[in-house]
Amino acid sequence: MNGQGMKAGVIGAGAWGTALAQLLAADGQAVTLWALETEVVDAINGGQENPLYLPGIKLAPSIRATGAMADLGDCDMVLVVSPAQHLRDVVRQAPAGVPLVLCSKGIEAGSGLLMGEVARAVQPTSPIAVLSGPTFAHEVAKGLPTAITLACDDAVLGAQLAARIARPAFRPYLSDDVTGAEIGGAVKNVLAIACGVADGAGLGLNARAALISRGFAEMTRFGLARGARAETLAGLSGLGDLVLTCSSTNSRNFSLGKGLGEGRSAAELLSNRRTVAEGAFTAPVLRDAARAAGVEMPVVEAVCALLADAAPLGTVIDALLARPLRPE
Ligand SMILES: NC(=O)C1=CN([C@@H]2O[C@H](COP(=O)(O)OP(=O)(O)OC[C@H]3O[C@@H](n4cnc5c(N)ncnc54)[C@H](O)[C@@H]3O)[C@@H](O)[C@H]2O)C=CC1
Ligand SMILES: O=C(CO)COP(=O)(O)O
Repeated sequence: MNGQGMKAGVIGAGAWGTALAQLLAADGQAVTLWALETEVVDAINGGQENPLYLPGIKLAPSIRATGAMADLGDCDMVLVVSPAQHLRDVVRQAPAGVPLVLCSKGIEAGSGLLMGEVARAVQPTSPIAVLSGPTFAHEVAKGLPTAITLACDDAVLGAQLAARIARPAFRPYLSDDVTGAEIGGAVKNVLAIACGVADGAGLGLNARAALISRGFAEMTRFGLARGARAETLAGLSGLGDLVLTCSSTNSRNFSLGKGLGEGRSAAELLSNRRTVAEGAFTAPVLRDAARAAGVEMPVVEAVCALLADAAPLGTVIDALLARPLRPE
């Protein structure tokens, strides 16, 4: 599988799906990009741009957008890049039996399932891989250097997919720990909200470093309880993505947290937004899953309290700082 003469499909023309389509098309290969919104299909096919979700990027001519999932029927690989809460619905409509590379980061509300578990439930004949890591869409679309985890429990397929997706400035690192790659990507979004809160509330950089380190301890405890491997959590899809999203307002999750830290309500911040801040959806599901597994996640609990507008910011911060002293 080297991409020549093959056609890749991408489901979801938000910022990340569009950037990945651009990456795959960089060598002239044909890419079919499914978009929900007709205006996005028209803008891509009419002017090779996606002003709604990835403004300022001229898209490669070999990208064709469609609103019909059936148009992905001739693709040999399909990247799934919808928001996590819509993954079940779009994967159900995807062509059966084609390798699915899941790029969404989150845990499904209601079921508590990871994205791979959801995809396997609705497309049992499709091989599954997960692509996750520190990857701001705009940077990838501009061709800036990026490394990412590609996890697949079939080593042969994983190597084929990695060769197919790799580009000179885009390096997939292979793993067979699908669960670990998924948990890192889902949990870091919640922790990025916490770091944004610290920024918005003016708590300083020591607090941010503490939240990243103690948040990583929470991610690791939860991941190990779910069967993830520690080295995956310490890799690109875990710690790498945690560091990226916890240190920049380019992150939608960090920005959401910053708004909370500035004293704005979650309801106001979440209403009418077009782009997705996955951590807001993952947080309560993660908290419930952690409680059920007997895993302590105090930073995640604090984020949940703020997202539910359940306690004043000062009270939430005081409660975190007043936790009993313990060994690291
Ligand atoms: N933006 C980024 O830099 C990165 C995003 N991701 C992940 O990719 C996934 C998609 O995020 P973005 O591309 O950033 O999205 P976005 O925030 O740019 O756009 C929102 C997307 O949601 C779609 N959408 C809204 N309602 C829908 C529905 N009912 N059914 C299906 N799709 C619907 C829209 O069509 C659009 O594609 C998320 O899980 C995100 O965590 C992962 C890595 C980087
Ligand atoms: O996942 C991302 C980078 O790896 C994007 O983060 P946000 O969704 O917080 O913008």
